[in-house]
Amino acid sequence: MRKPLVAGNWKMHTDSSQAQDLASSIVSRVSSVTDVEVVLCPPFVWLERVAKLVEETGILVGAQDTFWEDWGAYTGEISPLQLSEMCSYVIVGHSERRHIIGETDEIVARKARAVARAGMVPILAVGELEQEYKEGISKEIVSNQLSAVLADGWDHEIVIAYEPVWAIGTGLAASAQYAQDMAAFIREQLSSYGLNQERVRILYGGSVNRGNFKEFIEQKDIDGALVGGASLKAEEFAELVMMASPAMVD
Ligand SMILES: O=C[C@H](O)COP(=O)(O)O
Repeated sequence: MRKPLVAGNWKMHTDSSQAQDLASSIVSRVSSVTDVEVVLCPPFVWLERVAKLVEETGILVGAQDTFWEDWGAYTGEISPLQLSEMCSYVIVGHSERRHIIGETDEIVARKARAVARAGMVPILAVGELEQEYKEGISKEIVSNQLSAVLADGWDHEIVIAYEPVWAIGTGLAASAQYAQDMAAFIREQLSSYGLNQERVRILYGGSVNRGNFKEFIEQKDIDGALVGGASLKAEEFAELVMMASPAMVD
C-alpha cells in the first residue's frame, strides 16, 4: 500500500517568526500521526530553521526548487547537494516556475535528475493551463511534461503532483472525478516508462482545503496533496493530514 503524503508548499510566504510559529504549531498537531508522510516546503531561507524544528518528529522537509548543477559559479542558485543536508524532497516543475519564471521541460528534467542524484526525491509537478483544459488537451500536456523527465529512463523514487494550473490559488478546485481520471492516466503513463506505477505516489494540488480534501483522498489513484494556501494555517493543514491517515479514517 502506498503511504499517503501531504506536502505543504509555503511558496514565498512567511517571515522568520511566522515560519517558526507555523512549523512549531504543525509539529505539535501532527507528529503523532505516523501513517502519513508530512512534508513542509518553506522558502529556502527558513529551510534550516524548519529542519531543526522537525528533527526527530517524523515530519520531513522539502525545498521548493533547486539548481541542476552540483557546484560552480552560478550566482544566486542553490545546489541539490546543499539542499540534501536538510531536505528529503524537492518540488520541481511547479507551474509558477514553468509559467512565471519560464522553466522549460528540459530544465525541469535536469532538475529532477539532479535531485535524484543528490539522494532526494523529486516531487514533479505537472498540469495544464486553463486554455489547454478548455481545448481538451490536458492529457497531451501532462504526457509531454512526464515524458521530458522519464523518457530517457528513470530508476529512482519520484512523486508526481498533478496540479491543473487553473485550480491553483483560485478557490476553484478540480472535481475529484476529473483529478482521479488524470491520476489514472498518469499511472498508465508511468507504466509505459517501465516504472512500477503501483508504487509511485500521485498527489493532487489546486485549492485543496478542509472542505474538499476528503473527496480527493478517497480516489483510488490519489495518494495525497500538494497544498499551497491551506498549508499556511496550521490547524487546517493538520486536519488535512488527519484526513489522509488510514488509521483515523478506519
Ligand atoms: O504547490 C501548491 C499548489 O500550487 C496549490 O496551491 P493552492 O493550494 O494555494 O491552490
